[in-house]
Amino acid sequence: MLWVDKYRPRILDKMIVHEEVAQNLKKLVSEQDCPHLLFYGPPGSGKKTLIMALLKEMFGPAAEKVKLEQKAWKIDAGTRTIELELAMLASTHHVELNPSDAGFQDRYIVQEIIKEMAKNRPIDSKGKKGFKVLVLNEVDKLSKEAQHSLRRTMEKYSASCRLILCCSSSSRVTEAVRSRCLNIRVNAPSAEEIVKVLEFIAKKESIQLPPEFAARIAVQSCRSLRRAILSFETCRVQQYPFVMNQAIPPMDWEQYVSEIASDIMKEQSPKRLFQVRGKIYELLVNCIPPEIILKVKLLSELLKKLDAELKHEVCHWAAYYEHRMRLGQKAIFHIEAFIAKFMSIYKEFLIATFG
Ligand SMILES: Nc1ncnc2c1ncn2[C@@H]1O[C@H](COP(=O)(O)OP(=O)(O)OP(=O)(O)O)[C@@H](O)[C@H]1O
Repeated sequence: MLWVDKYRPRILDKMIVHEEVAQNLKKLVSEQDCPHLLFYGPPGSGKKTLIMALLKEMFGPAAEKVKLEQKAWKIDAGTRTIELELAMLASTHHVELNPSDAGFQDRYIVQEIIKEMAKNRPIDSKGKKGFKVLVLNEVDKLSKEAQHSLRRTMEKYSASCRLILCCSSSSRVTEAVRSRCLNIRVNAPSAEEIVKVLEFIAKKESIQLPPEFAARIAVQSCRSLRRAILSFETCRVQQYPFVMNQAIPPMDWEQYVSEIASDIMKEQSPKRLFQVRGKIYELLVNCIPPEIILKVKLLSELLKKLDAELKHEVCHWAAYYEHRMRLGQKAIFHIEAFIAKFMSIYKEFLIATFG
């Protein structure tokens, strides 16, 4: 098991970071009146860990007994029947899924699943009808229609189910949904907090971790706990005992994006665009989120190599295609369009400068 999973705190009392949030969640559960919740914060900050521990606090060890189901839905949408298949994790008390995986049909999934859960209310320990918890991931990626339908269904079935929504950016969640939830911000942990987690893991694994090395991993992780723990484990595999100036390798996919950026800078032609497309596909099938590829990594790699004169224009087009990517369905089209645009701008610049 990877350390990120092995050392994920299972209960609210064992949180190494976000202790205060964890204690507030504990109070919420003890008051027996848990509202709908919206967890938001950057990737790798610890949202999922808090949600899992919260479920455990609510339902005990039963919340951890989950099974993965590939559920097929047949939804009656007036004139036609929509058939959808979606993976979900379910325990007797909760269901977790990623409704934005249903693409533009996400609103049907949102409506249908809440209705179905409301029908199957569990009985609580006192013999009364309890409530089920529905965990929806990446709600910021839901279409506006799906978010409206989420709001309606949330109100209608609030007695029978509680929603736990999770996302990176709360500004992409409609005000109507946000205002019906208790918003919980999960900040990116500071470098000191990350070091604390790394030291905890080192102790458990009986590893000597020099403080300066831990600090370097924390800084290089860009305040993502997941990234820091993964890097730490990679370094442990590559060389142990750690040495003073040991390199912290970038993630494989990051290395790959750097290579793509170099490919684009070396040649701007339809043939090269076609080759790069294959590489982008490879990243996407390995579940690297398209917006991370485009905005966070590819753009920053290109900017590093680019003449100052072009930076502004390239940033503008990256934002333009990122926006289109959010509106559209197939991310590859928009990433490829950005690369083609970049190639044309860069080639024009080279011709104008060097002839
Ligand atoms: N409070 C915590 N104390 C110690 N370690 C933690 C804590 N929260 C998270 N971690 C570690 O960080 C890793 C990443 O956390 P988590 O998966 O909860 O992040 P996330 O915000 O849900 O990320 P994403 O949005 O990318 O899914 C966990 O696997 C766990 O090992």
